[in-house]
Amino acid sequence: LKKEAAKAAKAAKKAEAKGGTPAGPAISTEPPSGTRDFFPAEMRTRNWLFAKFRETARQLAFVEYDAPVLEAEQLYVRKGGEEITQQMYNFTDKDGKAVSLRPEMTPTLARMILSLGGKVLLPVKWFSIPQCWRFETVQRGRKREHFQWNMDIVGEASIAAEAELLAGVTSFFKSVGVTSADVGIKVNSRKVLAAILKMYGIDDDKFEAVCVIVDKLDKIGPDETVQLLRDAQVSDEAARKIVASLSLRSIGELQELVGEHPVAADAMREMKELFALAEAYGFGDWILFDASVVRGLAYYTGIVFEGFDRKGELRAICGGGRYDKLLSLYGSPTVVPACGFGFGDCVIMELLQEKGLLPHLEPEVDFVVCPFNAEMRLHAVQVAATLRAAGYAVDVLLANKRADKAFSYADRVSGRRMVFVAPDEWDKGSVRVKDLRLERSEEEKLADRGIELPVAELV
Ligand SMILES: OCc1cccc(Br)n1
Repeated sequence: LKKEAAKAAKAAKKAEAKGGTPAGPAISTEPPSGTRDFFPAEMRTRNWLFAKFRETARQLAFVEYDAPVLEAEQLYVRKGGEEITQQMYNFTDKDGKAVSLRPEMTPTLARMILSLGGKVLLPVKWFSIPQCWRFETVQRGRKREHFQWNMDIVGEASIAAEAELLAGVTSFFKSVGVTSADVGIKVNSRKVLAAILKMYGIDDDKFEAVCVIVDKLDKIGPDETVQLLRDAQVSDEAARKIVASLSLRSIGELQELVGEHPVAADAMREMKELFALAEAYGFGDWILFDASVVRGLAYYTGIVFEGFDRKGELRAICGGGRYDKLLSLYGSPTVVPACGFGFGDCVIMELLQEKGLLPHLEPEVDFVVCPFNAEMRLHAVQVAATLRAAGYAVDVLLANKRADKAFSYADRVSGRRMVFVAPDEWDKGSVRVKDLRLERSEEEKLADRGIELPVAELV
């Protein structure tokens, strides 16, 4: 016990000398609540995932854009009562401006398109991978940030646009080894809800609030959903009809329920066309009609869709839909049709982990250059510069190390080959190169003298 106490006292003294406290370092080493650090290993995986997003976007001829993470709070003020706008990471800045970290990217996209006025040739197909934020209570312990791949088509009113987006979603899944046996995409149209509201004479201005309420059905159940609709001044009969419509399992059943109402007929036609296009694209086995999908964003006006894991263990993987009125809401003088999806980085990572589809990624160092001693450092960095100029990834040992220490360093940085720069070889214009990827014991590695190569032949 005495020994332990002396050790603790020594550690406390050492920490205090560094300005820390006996308990630990001077600062918290944790990132802010609800946020993540990406250390090099995690960053390699994130870069791999984003490269897959970008490759899919490239194949579908989408172009990348970006914008500040900070936006005017008014961009997100909507009357639908959505969770996403109620959890804004907003504040008043030192100019007294009401601003917010963006909770989603679509409003920013709409703002950027509007900023171009009539100068932008439509349709545009834009994508981005923004970090998005919400102010979640610490108690709920959920993340406050995530990265969300956004793909949007602005300026196309036909269902061809939604089909392209779904082609993007399914192409991405295939590119990471996820199959239609693992994941499905539920498709519905909010136009059915719009038709029911019209059938019951419910004012259009209740549409967004009704959609946000109906999106809660899975969590709160039919009775509470009916009650919330009643609270939103929807008649009992209409509320029950709405909730009943959500349990329909086929477009045919829907046809019976909403009859030949023109808005509903439009929804049916679009969905049938979408399913036909899906077959033609080759992703028909990925999508299914599901009348209960409405998504939680108030601004969707037509087709909505949601990627889900068929085991039913995870939250929605991605989601999207058509939002034909958003640009008008932001002041566009003309109706600008648009649709898009968001694809978060968290749930997909859980799915890939569970399916064993995450690649093992190591740093890629082509050469580790090791000076034999202090005098050889000048020549070693010359060799490194030559190799780097030829495009290789080259590490140079910063401290002069014995061969065995140099090998363990090269292993740690995943070096492919070691280049020893030593006097005897250098006098002959050569260096000694060892291949580090051969399966050998430590002793064999040390014993292996490698091959002597003229420096000029290295590149
Ligand atoms: O998907 C809703 C959302 C928005 C911002 C940040 C996070 Br984490 N999640």
